[in-house]
Amino acid sequence: MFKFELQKTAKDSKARLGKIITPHGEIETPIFMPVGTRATVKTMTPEEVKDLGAQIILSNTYHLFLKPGMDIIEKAGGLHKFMNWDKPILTDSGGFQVFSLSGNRKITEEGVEFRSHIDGSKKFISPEVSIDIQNTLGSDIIMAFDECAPYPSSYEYIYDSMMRTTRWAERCKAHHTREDQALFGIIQGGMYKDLREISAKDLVSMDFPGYAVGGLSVGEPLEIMNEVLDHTTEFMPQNKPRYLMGVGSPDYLFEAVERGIDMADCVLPTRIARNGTVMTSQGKLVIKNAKYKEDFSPLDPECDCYTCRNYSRAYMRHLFNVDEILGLRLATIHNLRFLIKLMEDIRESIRGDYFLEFKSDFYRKYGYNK
Ligand SMILES: CNc1nc2cc(C(N)=O)ccc2[nH]1
Ligand SMILES: [Zn+2]
Repeated sequence: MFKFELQKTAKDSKARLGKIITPHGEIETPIFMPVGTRATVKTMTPEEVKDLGAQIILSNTYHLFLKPGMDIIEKAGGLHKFMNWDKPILTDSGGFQVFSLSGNRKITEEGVEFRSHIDGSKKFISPEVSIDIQNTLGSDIIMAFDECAPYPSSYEYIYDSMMRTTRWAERCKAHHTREDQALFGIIQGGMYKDLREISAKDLVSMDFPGYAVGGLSVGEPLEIMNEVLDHTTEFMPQNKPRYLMGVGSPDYLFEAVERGIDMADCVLPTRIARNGTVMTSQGKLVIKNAKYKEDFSPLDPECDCYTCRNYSRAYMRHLFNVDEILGLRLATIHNLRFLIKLMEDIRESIRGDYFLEFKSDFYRKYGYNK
């Protein structure tokens, strides 16, 4: 069964501490979820992801629907077994990828016709198909099928898209039967505060066990995201988890937590790791830079990860210079640990009532001149 316990709300911001209970384990919030798009957190074994302190991972319905396909995952006994991950999994509904990855899409009230970005074959996803796929995957938290409208979009487009997403949410709820999966509604409405209010109120009236804020981190300035998010969380229930989709750099995570967000996911840390960019307490570091050629200090002296305890910047620079696969793995270990540890420290700062101080200290050291 699924439960959310709100444990504390900060006095000087909307930051909150909570705990999510799922059939595959508990999740302390605020939480950052590593992304395992195609049933793997790229270059990591599940044991390594667990050792980093990850409590839940995200996988993508769109990708798994195309490859390996639902029949194989069904025969494997579901996604947990297939990928050998026994902690919680959240799957998205496929909406975002259908609109951002596939070719010539046709959106109708019924659903979305599209061509696979892999082989160009014709595919169709609807609210019902998305729920059936996620049921087969067996994830603990599943998302309603939605449209994440591009940025910028006109008021009229966002209104029509948001109202259809609400009608699709209704269909998802009607079609979803598995008691051991929690279906979250996704609030849309673009950058328009009045539409965000309408979307939130309509979805809250459908009584989902949790709510995501979609349609953000789509290229809008951070200031706009902050404003829209601050407005939207006002209409989200206190006693249910709030999930901001697609957010993952340290500043975006701090700003989201400050505005009452409990969960976030992003491919950023694993993606930039594979091209040699690592996050450290002193800011981002591009390891191929010549200045690290004879730098035998760890990526981040303040980091407790396996990479920082055993390897130097010079060694990491060498691995990336000669395209050694180990470099991708060691950088991924570090970036994931960096964000997971950051969320652990954020939780501690909320517990001890110094979140805003922690945020400004971190910003100063990281080099955010905000
Ligand atoms: C990276 N930014 C991002 N924005 C997102 C919005 C959605 C959504 N469903 O609106 C999903 C994934 C997202 N990722
Ligand atoms: Zn490290």
